[in-house]
Amino acid sequence: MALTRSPRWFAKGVADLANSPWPPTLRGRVWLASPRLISSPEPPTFGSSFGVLSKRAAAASSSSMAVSLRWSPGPRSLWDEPLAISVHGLAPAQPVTLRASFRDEKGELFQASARYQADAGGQLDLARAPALGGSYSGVEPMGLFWSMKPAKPYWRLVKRDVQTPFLVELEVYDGHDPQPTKVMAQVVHERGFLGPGVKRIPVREGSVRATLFLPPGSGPFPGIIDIFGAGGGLLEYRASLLAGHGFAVLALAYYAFEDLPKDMKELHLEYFEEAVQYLKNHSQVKGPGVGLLGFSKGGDLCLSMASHLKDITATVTLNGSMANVGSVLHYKGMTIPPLGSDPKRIKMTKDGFADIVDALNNPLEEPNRRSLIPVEKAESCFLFLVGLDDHNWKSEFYANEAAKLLQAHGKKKPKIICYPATGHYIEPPYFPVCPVSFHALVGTLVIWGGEVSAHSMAQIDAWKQLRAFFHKHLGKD
Ligand SMILES: CCCCCCCCCCCCCCCC(=O)SCCNC(=O)CCNC(=O)[C@H](O)C(C)(C)COP(=O)(O)OP(=O)(O)OC[C@H]1O[C@@H](n2cnc3c(N)ncnc32)[C@H](O)[C@@H]1OP(=O)(O)O
Repeated sequence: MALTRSPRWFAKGVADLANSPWPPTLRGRVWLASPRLISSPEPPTFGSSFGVLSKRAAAASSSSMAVSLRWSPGPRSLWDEPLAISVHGLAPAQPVTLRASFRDEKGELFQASARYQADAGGQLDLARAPALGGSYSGVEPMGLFWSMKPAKPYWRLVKRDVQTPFLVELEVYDGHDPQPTKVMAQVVHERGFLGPGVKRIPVREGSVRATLFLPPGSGPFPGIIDIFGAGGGLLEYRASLLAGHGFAVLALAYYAFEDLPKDMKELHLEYFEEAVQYLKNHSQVKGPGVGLLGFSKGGDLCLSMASHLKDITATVTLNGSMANVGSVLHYKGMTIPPLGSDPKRIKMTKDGFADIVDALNNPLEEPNRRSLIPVEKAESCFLFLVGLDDHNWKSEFYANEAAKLLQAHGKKKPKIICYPATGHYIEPPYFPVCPVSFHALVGTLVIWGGEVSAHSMAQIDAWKQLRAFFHKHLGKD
């Protein structure tokens, strides 16, 4: 049974942060270095893994031993890369508290902290030492990242400009005091979204509004179209990270962006067909077909593309639907209406958030069947990634029903991977879990589901699975 974290957990989390043990002066702002830097003549280079001492911290840390914080790959890495984090120069068995924090492009703070104890040699390796409490516990080498929470309630991590990194600060405090003050070391690490040599190419071809990401080298590379869900605009971060793994990825906008429709009430598959042809015909994209990656509403758009369009070889959905949802879909004179819903089936949680998981009608019952996506017409192979605690809609049911439809028509059995205690927003690895936020289509705060630790592990596995699936079916670069 999936453990769902009620938003109370989230609300408590926010309260915790409000009473955060971190003195305001140290919250997400102080740049410190190991005492070694105090004596070093040259100022730290920006990209180095050291920062600049604040007066208070200098006083606090000058009395501490030469404690150093190391992580690799340093001083910069990609957001989806695991880090090896260790602390050196502590006293044997010294209790310490580690804290990670950064601010997103809207200036909103994300942070996590955990208590540890150095080993007999005064070392602390997060790959071996268990966290004794805080934002997470146990041996969690990347716990400081995936357990981060926003200081602002109901806020999701969204990387809007993939050309700039997030600057993550990691601090080591002496002791387990709820209000630690003695900073012993600090490093700033660049967590980027554009890998070395990955090219970012805005695409304004015909009516296509997108951004193409090409891996380093001349290719040709297997091509993927990446489509987000309801919300509009153009989110590039999943595409840019995926391009770092050898794929040519087209992040595709489809409404509320430049001269595209302002809303998603009416969508035309011809627009998506144009995007497929653009990518397929690109000189650095390997044919014969392309891959599709769709999240949420982007998932049902990918199924419609695979069902009606040519040259779709491999399709992956992240908590997608197998019925057309949220918009009327047109294609060559055909009109597929959106699946209906009944607001009366929207439940309210104890914390006053909407739970819309039951709001949509059953697509297998009449007259809803007219919204079904005819996946049986697809030539593509499919991977359905499902969060079993998805509260946006019934992702597991949709994946199983789509599988039945495909097999009933003699098509290959799709691969379905279900993740327990995992909610709707399956993002790339190490994205903080968002249990509650504003739903662009429903127009209110909704619960998305997901227990932080399980959901975080699911994000790591889902990322591996979709990359392997695309490499298998689209070929390696
Ligand atoms: C009542 C009748 C019901 C009828 C019965 C219903 C049944 C219903 C059944 C289910 C039907 C589902 C069908 C679609 C299923 C999906 O698709 S679920 C959604 C999946 N979401 C995604 O894929 C992400 C897509 N993109 C986005 O979320 C948006 O583009 C962004 C990135 C949040 C906003 O980007 P933007 O265009 O720059 O917009 P922006 O002006 O910054 O923000 C607009 C609002 O978004 C929110 N927002 C913006 N940034 C953030 C952030 N980082 N964190 C949190 N919120 C943010 C804020 O609320 C903001 O409003 P304000 O506070 O400014 O007033």
